[in-house]
Amino acid sequence: MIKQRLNRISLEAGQKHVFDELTEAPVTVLQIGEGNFLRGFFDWMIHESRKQGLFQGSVAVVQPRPSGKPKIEELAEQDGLYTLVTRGLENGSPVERKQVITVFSSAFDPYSDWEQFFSLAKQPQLRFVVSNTTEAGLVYRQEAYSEGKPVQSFPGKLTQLLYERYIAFNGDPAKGLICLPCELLERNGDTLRECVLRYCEDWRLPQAFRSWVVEHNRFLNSLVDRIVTGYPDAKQAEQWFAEWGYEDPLLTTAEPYHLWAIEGESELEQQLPLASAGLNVLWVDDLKPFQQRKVRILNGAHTFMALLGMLKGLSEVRAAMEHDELGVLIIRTIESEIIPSLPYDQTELQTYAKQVCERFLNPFIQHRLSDITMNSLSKFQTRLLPSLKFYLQHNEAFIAQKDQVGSDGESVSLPQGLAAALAALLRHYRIVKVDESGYWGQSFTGEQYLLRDDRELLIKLADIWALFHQAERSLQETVAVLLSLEELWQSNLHAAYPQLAEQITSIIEQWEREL
Ligand SMILES: NC(=O)c1ccc[n+]([C@@H]2O[C@H](COP(=O)([O-])OP(=O)(O)OC[C@H]3O[C@@H](n4cnc5c(N)ncnc54)[C@H](O)[C@@H]3O)[C@@H](O)[C@H]2O)c1
Ligand SMILES: O=P(O)(O)OC[C@@H](O)[C@@H](O)[C@H](O)[C@H](O)CO
Repeated sequence: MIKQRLNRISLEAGQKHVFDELTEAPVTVLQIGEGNFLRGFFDWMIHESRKQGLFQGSVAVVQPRPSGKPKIEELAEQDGLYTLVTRGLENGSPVERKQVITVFSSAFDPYSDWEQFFSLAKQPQLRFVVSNTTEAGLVYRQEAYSEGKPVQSFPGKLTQLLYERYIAFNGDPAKGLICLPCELLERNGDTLRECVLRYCEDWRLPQAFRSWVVEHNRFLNSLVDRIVTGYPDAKQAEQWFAEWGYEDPLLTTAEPYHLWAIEGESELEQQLPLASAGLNVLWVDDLKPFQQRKVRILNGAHTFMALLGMLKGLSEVRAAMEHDELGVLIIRTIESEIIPSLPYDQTELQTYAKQVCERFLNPFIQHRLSDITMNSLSKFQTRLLPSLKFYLQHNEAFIAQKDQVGSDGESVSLPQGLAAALAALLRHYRIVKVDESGYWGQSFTGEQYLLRDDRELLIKLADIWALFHQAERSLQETVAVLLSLEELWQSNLHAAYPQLAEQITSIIEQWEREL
């Protein structure tokens, strides 16, 4: 229950009744993940819908894993309240809106309060499970079932919760849940269902439970889109806190733009009234076009500019977009390389891309490139590699066709922008130092930055680059080794396209010369 500790966060005038209602509202949503994104996206949507009297429930939020900073404790200490500032251009005019979001009726750590977690399973009005545990969290991880104790993984915990619910309600078909994972994975709902079913098998749970999961629970695929930049820089935070008369360590910031495309029938809107609250929530038959255009255009461009931008000593998205060469390169890559690789209406894609670039240029939001570069090794695989492979395969087919009429000796290459993106990834992960803090890369301007990525991959990359630093391998040989790492490209790029190493090496060498 929400504790009456409103001294840390003062409610805006007129909002008190919303808060009072919340303390009485049944928990209809379990949220797994307390991060910035869900608080700046899903919880804000629920808040808007509640404000209009459309959504009557409340949200119970838990952290998804035992480690990490105890943000959930801070949230509980703040009675589940936090501030969201939405700022940017809306229909061409600048807006800056501050809201205290009131949707959480409880915030707790399931690892120290497992009974409370189980008690949610027995809550008849619970209807939705929403999650965002990053791509790293929505995975199957083999682990033993533990009676009365939470397992580590998010899908494992969800299976435990569903099993408790199945038992509590004797397999009542009406008590199945609707799961809405928000992780940026293609077909995230299908992935979650597969993980749950694997746990059913691993843990030898009754067949009748498995059937109940399949027949009476939904795992919806969805795509989220909103730039949520979290806590602002210290100067901005101080200015706001002085203005508001309170400090909020859980303050988060977001752009006005938002889209949630959910693959499901529009009747579900009755249970989750978000579109009816005026929010840009679309119930769609096929999510693929929404997914591909967003991940390849927006996230692809983000990953590219973050990798190359940091190498050039830049720190924010807007600075990268306003940079003479980089800004032009990003726009050209989206328009002439990424969009043509997508099998959808090209004019619509160009319009979407224009909107995305305007969002990147949002003068009111500070989006740190270093945040975007986190886990770039896996992000590259979903966000840029498909566009890149499109060209490699098409060039190959084109050359093969010409070979049949007697032309040979041509090499398969990448268009300029995507080649630069690949070169930037490899150069960004040129590990120059390893210490107790981790693995360090170094920009063209000599600044060192900590690489945040899969540890096993970093160990491997450090070993590869060590031979280059010891002058035992040339740059091109190093690039060739990197291009043959199947775990990075889902295939051996060097074996398939031996000429690629030369193209990538010459880009990196040119950047180094331009220093
Ligand atoms: N911030 C945005 O603009 C934005 C927009 C769309 C999608 N997203 C998605 O949100 C994710 C980042 O979330 P955020 O911005 O809220 O960051 P955040 O750091 O505030 O929150 C990350 C959340 O994921 C959990 N998490 C991290 N690694 C995990 C793991 N291995 N297993 C289980 N849980 C794990 C954390 O505990 C936390 O709850 C990204 O994966 C991104 O795809 C973010
Ligand atoms: O959040 P990440 O780290 O997965 O990716 C960084 C950005 O590309 C991402 O957060 C976008 O801002 C977001 O996907 C916009 O909807």
